[in-house]
Amino acid sequence: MSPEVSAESAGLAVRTRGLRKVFGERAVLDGVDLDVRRGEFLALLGASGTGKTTLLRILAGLDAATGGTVLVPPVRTVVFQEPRLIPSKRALANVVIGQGRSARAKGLAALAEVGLSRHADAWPATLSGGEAQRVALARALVREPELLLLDEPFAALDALTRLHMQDLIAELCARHRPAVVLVTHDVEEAILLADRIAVLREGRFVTDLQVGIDRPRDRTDPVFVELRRRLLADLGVDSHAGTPREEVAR
Ligand SMILES: Nc1ncnc2c1ncn2[C@@H]1O[C@H](COP(=O)(O)OP(=O)(O)OP(=O)(O)O)[C@@H](O)[C@H]1O
Repeated sequence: MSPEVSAESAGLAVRTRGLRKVFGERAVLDGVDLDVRRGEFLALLGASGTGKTTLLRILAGLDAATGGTVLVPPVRTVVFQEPRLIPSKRALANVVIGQGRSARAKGLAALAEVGLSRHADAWPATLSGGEAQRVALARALVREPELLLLDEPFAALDALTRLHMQDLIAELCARHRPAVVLVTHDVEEAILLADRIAVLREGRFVTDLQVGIDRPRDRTDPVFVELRRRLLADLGVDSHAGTPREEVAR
């Protein structure tokens, strides 16, 4: 099934119904019903191998579903864990790739937004990991996507750069208001950034909740701490020990 491109109805950016993806004998996604409103920030959590990236790739149009329906807007962009820049093109040329010559001004504006104005002529090999990822973010934003798909975009960065990138994403998303689907392993990152958090397990959502904490969010807020504890429990992790329950029980 190819994704139907258009999700105008009911203010939604994404609607899936009965979405299935089968690899061999295994249904990795087994009847996923997902709505994401326009401008809504959804974080997708789930243990390794639960199908988060598979779902994201189907929303991106990079993979086809085995069954069910998918409605997504035509303009959607993806940021992956690694920046995937073209080494033979300078930063600005990477940002505006496929956009035509008139996109230069928009590309420069996008680089300014991610704090890289001075690096427009830099080659990818000369950029740090965080800078390269910011170029990838500028490349995703310059297309003014209605849907921004983020597949663990900070996972390969050091802890401090990761915190800066989280702040940057929060700021940019508040300004541009795309619908966002963020795949992450990091429960705190999900609570810091998302309007809504869904947890995938055994091919379906087992949790789907509104975060409902005012921004900017404080990790020490009791509501934050309680939400973290609950999500870790849903993921099968003991929040005190920080180890999987089966290991604790042994
Ligand atoms: N092209 C493929 N062919 C066969 N199996 C696949 C393929 N792509 C993914 N899978 C399997 O589907 C399952 C879900 O993979 P997916 O990458 O979506 O999980 P994930 O939740 O994103 O995992 P992680 O958190 O480790 O990145 C895994 O068991 C994986 O091995």
